Amino acid sequence: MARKVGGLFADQMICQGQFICEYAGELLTTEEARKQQQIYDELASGGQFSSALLVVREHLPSGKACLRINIDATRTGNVARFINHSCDGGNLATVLVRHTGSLLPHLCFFASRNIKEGEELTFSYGDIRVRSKGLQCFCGSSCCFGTLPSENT
Ligand SMILES: C[S@@+](CC[C@H](N)C(=O)[O-])C[C@H]1O[C@@H](n2cnc3c(N)ncnc32)[C@H](O)[C@@H]1O
Repeated sequence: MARKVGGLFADQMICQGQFICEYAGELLTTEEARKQQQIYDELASGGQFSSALLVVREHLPSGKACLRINIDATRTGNVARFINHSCDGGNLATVLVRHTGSLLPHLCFFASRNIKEGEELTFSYGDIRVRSKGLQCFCGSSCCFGTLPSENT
């Protein structure tokens, strides 16, 4: 993409710690996620396409990953799929919330600070930038890395 588009904006003041929404989408296996990511990369190289496939990892205290969830909101999702990335970490924190009876945890957004009405809601897509053709980042923060976090899923 030539510049950052879309985005989700606060329609009222939001207090630190307030629940914002869940990141909803299709739950994919890792194999499915890898295939989809290849398709999305090809579409994105032609411009005018933005995917919303999020890979979430949970880690043990040792640092070892113990759970991986692939949530694809590209075709089916909710308002969370419009939240853009910011290299400064943004104003949202992601939390894995567990409900009794639910097999997998839900990825939820909470305000990490007070947010003014009209401010864009953003979070960090992660800190992995290993793909050679990463998309250019337009978050505009003073610590912008220049490329959107992405990895070979
Ligand atoms: C979950 S969607 C976010 C909403 C998207 N901007 C839209 O309008 O549909 C993720 C996609 O948005 C774009 N995006 C998000 N944050 C960005 C940023 N800081 N700079 C450039 N593009 C960004 C990228 O195309 C990325 O693949």
